[in-house]
Amino acid sequence: MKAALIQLCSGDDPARNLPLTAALIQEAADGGADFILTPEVTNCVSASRSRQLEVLQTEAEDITLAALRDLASRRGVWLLIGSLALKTSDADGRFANRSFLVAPNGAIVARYDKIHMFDVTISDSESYRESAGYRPGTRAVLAQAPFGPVGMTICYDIRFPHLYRGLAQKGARILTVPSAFSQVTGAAHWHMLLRARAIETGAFVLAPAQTGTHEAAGGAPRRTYGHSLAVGPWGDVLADGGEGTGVIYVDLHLPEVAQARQRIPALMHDVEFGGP
Ligand SMILES: O=C(O)CNC(=O)[C@H](CS)NC(=O)CCC(=O)C(=O)O
Repeated sequence: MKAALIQLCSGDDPARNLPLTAALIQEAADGGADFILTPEVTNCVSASRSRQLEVLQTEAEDITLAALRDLASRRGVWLLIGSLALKTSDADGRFANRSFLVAPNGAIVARYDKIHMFDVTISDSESYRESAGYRPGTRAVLAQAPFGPVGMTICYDIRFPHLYRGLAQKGARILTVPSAFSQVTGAAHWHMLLRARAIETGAFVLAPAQTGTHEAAGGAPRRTYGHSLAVGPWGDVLADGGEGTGVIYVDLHLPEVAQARQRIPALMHDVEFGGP
C-alpha cells in the first residue's frame, strides 16, 4: 500500500486553503497513493478566536469536509483529514478539533476529537491555550480499514504514550498523528517522540504536518515546524517532508508490524507493579 502525506501551510481562510489542499490530494492520487493524509487544522490555522468565529462552520456545513469527501470518492482513495476546526453546539462556544477517516466511496468511517489540549507556555513570547478555544474529546478511536485498524490521534497527543500503547494493544497497525507542531518544540522533540511511539508500539506512525509561517488576517501569524514524518514499526524514518509544502510518499509493508512485534514483544509484557 502506498500512503501520501500532504504538508500544508494553511492560512486562516478556509475558502482559500481548500483549492491548495485539493490540488495536493489530486497530485498524491496521480502519484499512485491509495491512502492520503492531511495535517491538523487543514481548513484553518488561526490564533484568533474572533476570526475563527467568523470563518469556521459546523461539521454539517463545512465546505472543506464536503469537498474532500467528494474528492476521495472521485479518486477512489482512503483519506485521513488530519483535522478540521469546527463549530459545535456547545453552550460555551468552543470548537472541535476533529480528525476524519474517509473511505473511497466518500463515507466517513470514523471521527476523532483531539483529547489532549496544548495549554503550554513555551517562552515569554510564545504560549498556547488550546482549551480556551477547543473542547477536548473524551474517547480514543480505533478506526477499521481494510488495511488494518488505524489509531487516530492528533498532535499534542503524541506526548501521552499510554494513548498509543492502548491503541496498539487493541490492534492498531497504523497510528496517525496529524500535527501543527510549534517550531521550537518541533526542533527539539518531533522526530524523537514519533520514533519512540513507533518503536514502543511496533506500528507505522504517519504524521502529516503544517509548516512555515501561516498568513493570518486576525492576530499574529503562527509558525509551525513541518517535517511531515512516516516512521516504520522498527523506528526507522521512511520519509521526511522537510520544510516546504508538498507531498511525500511511503510504501507501507504491513507485515513489518507483526515482524517488529515478534522480535520485541513488549506490548505483551506489561505487568502490574507497586511503587511510587
Ligand atoms: O490551534 C489550532 O487551531 C489547532 N491546534 C493546534 O495547532 C495545537 C494547539 S495550539 N497544536 C499543538 O498541539 C502543537 C503541539 C506541540 O507543538 C508540542 O507538543 O510541542
